[in-house]
Amino acid sequence: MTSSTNKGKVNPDLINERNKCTFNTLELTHLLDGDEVKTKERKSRESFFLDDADLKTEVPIEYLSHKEKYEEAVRKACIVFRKVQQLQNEGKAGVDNYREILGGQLGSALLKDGHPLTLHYVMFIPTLMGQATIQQQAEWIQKAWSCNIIGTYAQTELGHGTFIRGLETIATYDPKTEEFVLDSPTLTSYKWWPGGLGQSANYAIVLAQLYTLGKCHGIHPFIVQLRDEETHEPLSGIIIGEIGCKLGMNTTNNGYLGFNKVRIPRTNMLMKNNQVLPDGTYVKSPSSKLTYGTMIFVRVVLVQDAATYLKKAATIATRYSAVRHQSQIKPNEPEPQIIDFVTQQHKLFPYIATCFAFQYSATWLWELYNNVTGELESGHLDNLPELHAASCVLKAVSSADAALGVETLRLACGGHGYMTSSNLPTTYGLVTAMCTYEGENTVLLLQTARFLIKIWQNKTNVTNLPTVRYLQNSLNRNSPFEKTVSWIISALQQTATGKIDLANRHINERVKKGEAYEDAWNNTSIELVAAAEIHGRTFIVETFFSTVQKLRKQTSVELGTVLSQILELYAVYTILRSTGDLLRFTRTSSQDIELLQGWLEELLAAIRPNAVGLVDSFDMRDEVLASTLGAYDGNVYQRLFEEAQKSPLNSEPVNKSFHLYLKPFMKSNL
Ligand SMILES: CCCCCCCCCCCCCC(=O)SCCNC(=O)CCNC(=O)[C@H](O)C(C)(C)COP(=O)(O)OP(=O)(O)OC[C@H]1O[C@@H](n2cnc3c(N)ncnc32)[C@H](O)[C@@H]1OP(=O)(O)O
Ligand SMILES: Cc1cc2nc3c(=O)[nH]c(=O)nc-3n(C[C@H](O)[C@H](O)[C@H](O)COP(=O)(O)OP(=O)(O)OC[C@H]3O[C@@H](n4cnc5c(N)ncnc54)[C@H](O)[C@@H]3O)c2cc1C
Repeated sequence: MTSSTNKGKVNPDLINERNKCTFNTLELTHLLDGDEVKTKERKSRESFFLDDADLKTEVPIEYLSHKEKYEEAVRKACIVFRKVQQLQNEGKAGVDNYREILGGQLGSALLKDGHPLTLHYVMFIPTLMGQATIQQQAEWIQKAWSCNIIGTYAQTELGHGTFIRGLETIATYDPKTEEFVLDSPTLTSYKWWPGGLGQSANYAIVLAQLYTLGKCHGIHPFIVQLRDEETHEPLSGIIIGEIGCKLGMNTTNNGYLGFNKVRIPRTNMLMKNNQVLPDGTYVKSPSSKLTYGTMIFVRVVLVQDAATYLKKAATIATRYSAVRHQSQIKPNEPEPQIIDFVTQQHKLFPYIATCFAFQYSATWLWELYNNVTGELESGHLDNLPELHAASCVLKAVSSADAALGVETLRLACGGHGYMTSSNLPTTYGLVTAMCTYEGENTVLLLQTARFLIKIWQNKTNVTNLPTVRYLQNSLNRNSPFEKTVSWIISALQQTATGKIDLANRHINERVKKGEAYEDAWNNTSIELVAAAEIHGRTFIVETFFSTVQKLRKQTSVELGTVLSQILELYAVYTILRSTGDLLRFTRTSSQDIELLQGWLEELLAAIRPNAVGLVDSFDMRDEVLASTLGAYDGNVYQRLFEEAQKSPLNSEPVNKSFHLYLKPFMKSNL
């Protein structure tokens, strides 16, 4: 394993752990990357960025002011983008690689607290590609790819983020001049949140209510110039700025934006789906939801990003748990490695397994996305609802579990996990944001629930819908407990079906009592969210299972065994999270729950010798981990001490506040 970039002496506990490992970690690294060639390519991309001296920051960014952090982030962001262009030109980076370059792997190593230009690649260009006509693409795409213009995606407003039909920004068509007039009629209509909007972007895709010939047609995307291309001064009628400090992502330059009667040409409305003709006639697309396409794309890629952040936190906490000694298990024995406490294993190992589970679901979802968008291009919309429902639930479950996972793994590192230098607090700030952006998680779960209930009510034929196929026959499955993942999947499916059926019954009962359907929906929404959540978790276990079945045909026996163990652990852990529901919706007995608990404990013990090997296989360079606790060599205490020396407070023996305040205060108390 060559993860280490710090060639210090490796901590003996980690040497010992690595010697104990029963499988070849490199084999697993290749499997996770795809194959050996892909590992090499990834490593070469990592070196290309991480070995560049210009991309290093001397002072830890935490010690910089808000303004300095931003300026340093833009400096680096430009170098990163230039390098991305170089890779593109050499054919060494495609769309897939952006996830790594901008997301939790390389992205968070290069710009620890967020990239001010991410939205350009993640939403501005994808919206042009998905929603602009061929002519519009000819005008804008090249400029955007070559970064002659920098864009963002301005949808959310001060007053509305979730309910996008309620957005208040107005674009009124003026047939006399063949222009749209953009206006922000209220304070709540100001755009609020778009990444890079504050001081970085000079263009934006703006979502606004379209009015033509006196009629409102709902929200539509417009490409709008915000700043002069030379001076970067805001254009006339554009009110723009940054929204201020946040829990995390403090270098993403989230901004606000208001319009005071700003005129843009008719051709700046993105018209691949809907059109406004020169005389103001509105031409409608086959589905109003095609405007929401960029959001689907981002939800899809976020599932992989959630897995990546979790890998990072799992690597840090597992290595730390192997070198940290504390307390005693038996009197008079040496202090054990904290990883030997079973409660500690319970904090770490299920999240190691979750990294695999999310990665496999992310791969599945990416394929579905590519297939369905291909179909949309040829006018087939049939599979869009399933893609929407699957991307909503997988984004919601993966971001929620990754956030909980990072926090659990931080707690697993005790006091040192609270240090910024562990990189766990910053990682949490990045991951918890995912639960809100690109669709707040509860709202997304309700979207999936809407799909599930519709299928259930209409008795839709589900044979061609992979995520819901199980609904056909799982309500009455009552197979007795078996110690297999297949049994767990079947029990989870039965539970999910039971919960969907119950929520549906409660809606119907409420409607029968006279409630409007919408009120009945709202009053049943706690159950609906829970049903969608278990449906999502069931699908993740199922996908993990089918992936491991396929992979085992190509792996060594040793690796195959470990993959099966982590699959089992993820499955058992997941079902034990729903013990109450299992007892309600299946024939599982409390005795079976005891058996599941015993199985969980067996698996923790089986995985224990391979825990460090598993996280080593994630092959995260020390620069990616950026953590005093997680480095390959395990020299935790030296690193903590060295990092503390970087505090500006340690640059002088006596701080001036002593003379100014402390001393007068102390003396006056004499
Ligand atoms: C490369 C990457 C690296 C990683 C770096 C990452 C950094 C990322 C940085 C990112 C920074 C963050 C950037 C940001 O944050 S950008 C801002 C993101 N904002 C949001 O995500 C807003 C969330 N809200 C919505 O999406 C909608 O308003 C919802 C969906 C809630 C309701 O909407 P609406 O009120 O209109 O709908 P309805 O409820 O009446 O339902 C009506 C029908 O429509 C169907 N429907 C709804 N939606 C879709 C859809 N999408 N495709 C297909 N169909 C859809 C629905 O099933 C229903 O169908 P039916 O039942 O009638 O048949
Ligand atoms: C870090 C970050 C970056 C962002 N970047 C961008 C960007 O680049 N571009 C952009 O346009 N936007 C961006 N956003 C905005 C983001 O997409 C929204 O914040 C998000 O969609 C949630 O909307 P909201 O803030 O209006 O929350 P709200 O909808 O007000 O949510 C508040 C609460 O109300 C509940 N709620 C709302 N509606 C319902 C409902 N129908 N049923 C049940 N409960 C409901 C929610 O569950 C939640 O508990 C960003 C946000 C963050 C945090």
